[in-house]
Amino acid sequence: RNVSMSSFLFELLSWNLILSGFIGLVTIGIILYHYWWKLPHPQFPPGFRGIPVMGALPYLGKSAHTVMAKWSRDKFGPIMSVRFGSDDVVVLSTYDVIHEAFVKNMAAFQSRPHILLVNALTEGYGLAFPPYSPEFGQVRQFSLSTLRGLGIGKRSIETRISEIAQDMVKELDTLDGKPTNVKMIVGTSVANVICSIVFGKSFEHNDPAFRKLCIVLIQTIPFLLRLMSRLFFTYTVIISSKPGQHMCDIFQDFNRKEIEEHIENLDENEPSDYIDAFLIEMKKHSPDDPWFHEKQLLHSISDLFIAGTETTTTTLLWCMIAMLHYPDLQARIYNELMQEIGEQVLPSVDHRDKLPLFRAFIQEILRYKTTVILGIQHLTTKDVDIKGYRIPKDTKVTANIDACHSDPNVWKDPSKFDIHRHIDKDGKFILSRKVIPFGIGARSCLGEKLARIEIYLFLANIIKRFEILPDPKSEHLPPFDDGLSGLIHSPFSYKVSLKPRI
Ligand code: HEM
Repeated sequence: RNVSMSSFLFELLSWNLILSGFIGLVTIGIILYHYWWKLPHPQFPPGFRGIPVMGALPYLGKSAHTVMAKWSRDKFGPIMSVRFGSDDVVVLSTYDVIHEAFVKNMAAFQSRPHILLVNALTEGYGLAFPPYSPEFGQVRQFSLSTLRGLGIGKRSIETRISEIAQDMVKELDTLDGKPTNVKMIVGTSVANVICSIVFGKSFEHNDPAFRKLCIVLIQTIPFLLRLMSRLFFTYTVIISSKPGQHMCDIFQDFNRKEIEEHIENLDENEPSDYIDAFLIEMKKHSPDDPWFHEKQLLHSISDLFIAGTETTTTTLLWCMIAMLHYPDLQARIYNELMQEIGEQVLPSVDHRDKLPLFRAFIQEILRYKTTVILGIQHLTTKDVDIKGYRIPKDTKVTANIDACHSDPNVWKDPSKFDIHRHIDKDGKFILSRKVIPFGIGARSCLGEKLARIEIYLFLANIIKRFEILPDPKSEHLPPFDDGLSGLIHSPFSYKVSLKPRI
C-alpha cells in the first residue's frame, strides 16, 4: 500500500511539475513574443531583431553603420528596422527614402526621442535634442536666421571666418614644418569661429581660460561621446562623477560669464552677436516664456559649441589625410588656387565658381568621409506611411547617412575617393543634392552654411600657405579608409608636416 501511495504521490508531483513547467514556458513565450518579437504594426518595416534584452547590439561590431548598410542592401531594403535593446528603430539607408521621410513628410519626422541622460544635463533645453514643439520651432528658426548672418551686426560671417583662418595660418607657421598633431590648433580655430558668432569676439590660442574650454571641447567631450555610443553606462558614471561635473562646470561657467557681460553692455540698436540678438528677442517675449529665457540661451550656446566644433575639425583633419594620400591632387588644387586667386589675394567665397577642382574635392570628402555617420535620431510625431510601410507615432528613426553616401545605385565605385565624379565634361563643378552630410529636412544641421564656409576658407588658406607632407618618421600614412566610429567618424590621431611655401 505504501509503495502504491508513494508512486501515486510521485506521479501527482511530476504531473504538477510538468504542468507548471508548461504554463511557465508558455508565459515566458508570450512575454518574449510581446516584448521582443511582436512588430509594432503588421506593416512595420522588416529587419533584424537580434536577441532578447540586447536586440541587435551584439551583432553591430565596431562600425554599426557599415553592418546596417549591408543588412539593408543584402536583405531588408532601404527602409528596415533594427532592434536596439528593446526599441525597434527604423533605419533609412538611401537618399530617396531619407528624402521621402524627412522632407516630403517633414512634420511627421521632426521630433527627437527623449534621452534620459541628455535631459538630465540640458533640462530639456538647447537646440539639438529637444523634441519638437511650436515654441521650440521658434527658437530654432531664430537661431537659424541669426547663424545665417541676419541680425548680428555689420561684419559678415565670411569676414569673421577669413580673419580666424589667417590667425590659424599664423599659428601653423610657428611649427616651422615640424611634424605635429595639428588637431588642437585647427580645433581651437574652429571653436574661435563659434566664439566670434556667439560672443562677438575671438580669443588668443594661448588665453588660459579659452584653452581650458578648447580642451574640454576638442578632447574631453568627443572622448565621452565616443564612450556614450559604445557603453552608455560608463558615460553615465563618468558624467555624473566629480571630474565629469567639473568638466561641465568649466564649460558652463565660461558661457555664463559671457552672458552676464553681454547683459551689462547690451546695445539694443547694435546687436553684434548671437547672445545680443537672443537677449533682444527675449525682451519681445513674456518673462515666463521658457524658451526665450536665459536657461535656453545657455544651453543653445553649449549645443552650438558641441555640435559645431568636433564635426568641422574632423572634416578638416580628413581633408589633410586625403592630401597626404593624393599628393598630385594636392598640387593640382594648389595650382588652381594660385591661378584663379593669386598669391596676394585672400581666398573668398566669391572665387568659388572658378575653383571646380577645389569644390569637387570638398564635396567628395563630405561624401567619402561622412562625419556624423548616423545623423541624430528623429522621432515620429504621428503614424505615417512610407513606401508601403507603416511607421507608428513615437517611433525612433535613424538616417544611415554613410550608407546613402556609399549607395552603389547612386555612386559608381563608391568606395573609391574620386573627385572627378563631381566634375562634368566641360570641367565644371556639379553640386550634388545627394551628398547630405548635414542631414535634410526640419532637423537638418543649423550650422550648415557656417561649416561650409569654414571648411572652404580654412582649407584654401592652408593649401595656399603650406605643402601638406607626411611625418617622415612614420612608416605609414595615416589611414584614410579607417577611423574611430562613434557619433562622429574621426581619423586616428596623426602628425603632419606643414611646410611653408616660398
Ligand atoms: C562639417 C560640419 C558639420 C556636420 C557634418 C554636421 C552635421 C549635422 C547633422 C548630420 C545633424 C543632424 C541632422 C538630423 O538630425 O537630421 C546636425 C545637427 C545640428 N548641427 Fe551640425 N554639423 C556640422 C557643423 C555644425 C556647426 C558648425 C554648427 C553650429 C555652430 C552645428 C549645429 C548643429 C545643430 C544645433 C544641430 C541640431 C539641429 C536640430 O536638432 O534641429 N553643426 N549637424
